[in-house]
Amino acid sequence: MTGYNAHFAPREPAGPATSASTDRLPRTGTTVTPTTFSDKLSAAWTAHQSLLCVGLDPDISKFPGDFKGKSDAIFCFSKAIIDATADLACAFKPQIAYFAALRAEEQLEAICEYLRNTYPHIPIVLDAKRGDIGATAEQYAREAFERYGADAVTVNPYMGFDSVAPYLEWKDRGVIILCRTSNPGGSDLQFLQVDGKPLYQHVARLVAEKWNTSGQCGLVVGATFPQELAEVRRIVGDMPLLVPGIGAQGGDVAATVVAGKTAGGAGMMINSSRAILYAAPQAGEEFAQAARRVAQETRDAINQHLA
Ligand SMILES: O=C(O)c1cc(=O)[nH]c(=O)n1[C@@H]1O[C@H](COP(=O)(O)O)[C@@H](O)[C@H]1O
Repeated sequence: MTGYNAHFAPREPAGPATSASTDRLPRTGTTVTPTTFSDKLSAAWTAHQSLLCVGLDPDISKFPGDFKGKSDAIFCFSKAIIDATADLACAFKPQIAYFAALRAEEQLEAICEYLRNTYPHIPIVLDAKRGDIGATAEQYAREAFERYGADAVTVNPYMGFDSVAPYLEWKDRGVIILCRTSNPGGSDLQFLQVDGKPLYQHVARLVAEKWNTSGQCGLVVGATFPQELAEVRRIVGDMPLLVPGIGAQGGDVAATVVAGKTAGGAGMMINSSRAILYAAPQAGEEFAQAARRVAQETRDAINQHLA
């Protein structure tokens, strides 16, 4: 399978952070160019001292007035958010529906290309939540990894291993599988008891013990369910978790960090989208400054509980 280097410019090692006093995450003594998603994520955790994933869910109805009527408004808005928050983020997570609904996939391509060129050390997690039979999944994998050049993609496990296998063929990319989602309705199926345990725990065990043969898997676990987050962490060891649900969905940052961190004090991409993208500007601020302020507050709040 084609790897990173055939498609994209060589990765640059993540630069060291400057302030020793804010260190909360482990530091490594050497800089090595990451060749896999998990290496790249670890390097970004360390370089930016951050577990914050900035979600790119660009809703044009919420954009400031100066973007109205611009044909590339989604790209320009997202780029401004990226530039304002890049040094605070361990990952960016564009949600594909916000682009596809407006026939704006070309702007998503442009955003991914901009990220790869400008911030090559920050992983792109394409949030697509795909799930289909193998032949179709092969095309979805190409869409995520070739067309958009994503480092990782979110995938639904409901159709079983053969529906996930085509993504796993891309050994250097991350495959982030839905486990215990943040929404209330997630409990309808994920909490069903199967052989005496809730279904989400079976998903966690299956991914950790059978599907993760190349060390490229992660799981989605909502910040709105810290008890389940702790349970998943216990099952999967150090596997990276994508944890949405702080910010607009009201998940508790302290409870999330305590429940989900690894023994080494990392292991999560804690996502916030709307609370950062549409942060209410304070006096004298413009939208990107407001987004940066909230991203910084969120990153720092996460770090407070890592120590
Ligand atoms: O896979 C996801 O990213 C995801 C899983 C989940 O369980 N819950 C969840 O909210 N998400 C996504 O995470 C983002 C959350 O956005 P905010 O609620 O605005 O922070 C959205 O893009 C959701 O689609």
